[in-house]
Amino acid sequence: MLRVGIVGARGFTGEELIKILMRHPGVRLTYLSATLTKPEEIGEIFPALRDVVGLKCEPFNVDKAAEKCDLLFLALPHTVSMDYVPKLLKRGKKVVDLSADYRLKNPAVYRQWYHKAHKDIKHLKAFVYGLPELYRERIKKTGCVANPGCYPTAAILGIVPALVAGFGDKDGVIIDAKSGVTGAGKKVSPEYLSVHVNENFRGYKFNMHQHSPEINQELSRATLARVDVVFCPHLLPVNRGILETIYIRLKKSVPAQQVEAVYKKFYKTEPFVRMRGLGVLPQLTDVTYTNFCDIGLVVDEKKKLLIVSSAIDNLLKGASGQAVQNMNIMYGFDERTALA
Ligand SMILES: NC(=O)C1=CN([C@@H]2O[C@H](COP(=O)(O)OP(=O)(O)OC[C@H]3O[C@@H](n4cnc5c(N)ncnc54)[C@H](OP(=O)(O)O)[C@@H]3O)[C@@H](O)[C@H]2O)C=CC1
Ligand SMILES: CC(=O)N[C@@H](CCC(=O)OP(=O)(O)O)C(=O)O
Repeated sequence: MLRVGIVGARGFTGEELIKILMRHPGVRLTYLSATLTKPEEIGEIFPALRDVVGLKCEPFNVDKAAEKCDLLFLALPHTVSMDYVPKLLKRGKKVVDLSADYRLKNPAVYRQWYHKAHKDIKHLKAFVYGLPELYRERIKKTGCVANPGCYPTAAILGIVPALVAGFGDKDGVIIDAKSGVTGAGKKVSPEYLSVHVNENFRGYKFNMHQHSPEINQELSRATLARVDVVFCPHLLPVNRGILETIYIRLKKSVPAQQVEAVYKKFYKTEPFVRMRGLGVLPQLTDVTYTNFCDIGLVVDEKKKLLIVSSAIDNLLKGASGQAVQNMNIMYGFDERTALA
C-alpha cells in the first residue's frame, strides 16, 4: 500500500485531495499537515470528513512526514513549496507540487512573475511538468512532478494539437478564460467577498497574468518554436470550473473535418480528454466534479479561424485530480483509479 501525505491539507485543493485519496484502493493517507499550533482532527476542520478519515492534521514536521509517507502532495501557495521540497527530496521522498514553484524552467522568468528569487534552482530540472497528455512517459520515471496551473491545463490542451499539426498560427492565439472563485484559493481579500463576486463578472490581469509564461513555455516546448499567446482571465460568479474560449488564426483555410480529425487523433487514447463534436460547446456543468477536460471546436474556413472551447474543473483536472492522475502514472496504477 502506498503511503501518502498532504501538506497544506486545510486549503481547497488539500480538501479535494483528501476526498479523492480516501477512495483510492492502492493508497493509505498517513499524514496531513497545516499551519496549526497543535494537532486537530481533520473531521473537526472539515465536518464532511467526520468519522470518515480518522487522521489528525498537524504542524509540519519533516522527519515525521518522511517517516510516515512515501509520497507527499504539496498543496501550498507559490513561493512556499520551494522551502519544503529540498528537505523532502533529501529524505528520498517523492513529491507532487501543486504550486507554481517548479513549473517554470527558467529561474529568471520565475522571479519576474512570482516576485521572489527561486531558492531551489538545483531541483528545477528534475521536476517533470505534470500534464500527462504531453509528458506521460517522463512522469512514469520521475520522483518529482510540477502539477500544472489550472488555466494552463485547459489552455494547453485546447491549443497544442492545432500548433503541433502546423495549421495553427503560433503568433495568432488569443485565450479568453473564465474561472470560478475557488481558483483563487482560500485567501481572504475584499475583491473575493460574495458581495463583490455574486451578480458580477470582471476581467483581471489582461496580458499580465502569471500563467502566460507557463502556457508559452509549454506550447513552445511542444512546437519547438517561440509561442507568445494573449491571455485574458475573468472571474466568474460560480464556485468551481474554468471555461476558455480560444481563438487560433489558421495559416490557411483548413476544412473543419480535418481540424476535428487532428484533435480526435491527438486525444484518441487519453482517458481524461473528451472531444465533443464539431460545433458542440462544453459547458461548466459537463466537467465540474470530474477530472475531464472537454473540448469543442468551431472552424470558420472563410475567416481562417479556429475557435476552441475548453472546459475543466479547476480543483480536479486543474489541480487535485490531475495530481492524483500523476501519482497513478508514477506508481503504475490504472490512471483512472479514484478519478473516474
Ligand atoms: N485553487 C485552485 O483551483 C488551484 C490551486 N492551485 C495551486 O495549489 C496550491 C494550493 O491552492 P489552494 O488549495 O487553492 O490554496 P488555499 O489558499 O486554499 O490553501 C493553501 C494552504 O496552504 C497553507 N499555507 C499557507 N501559507 C503557508 C505557509 N507559509 N506555510 C505552510 N502552509 C501554508 C494554508 O494552510 P492553513 O489553512 O493551515 O493556513 C492553506 O490551507 C497553490 O499553489 C495554488 O496556486 C493550482 C491549480 C488550481
Ligand atoms: C480565479 C483566480 O484568482 N485564479 C487564480 C489562479 C491561481 C492558481 O490557482 O494558480 P495556479 O493554478 O498557478 O496554481 C489567479 O488568477 O491567480
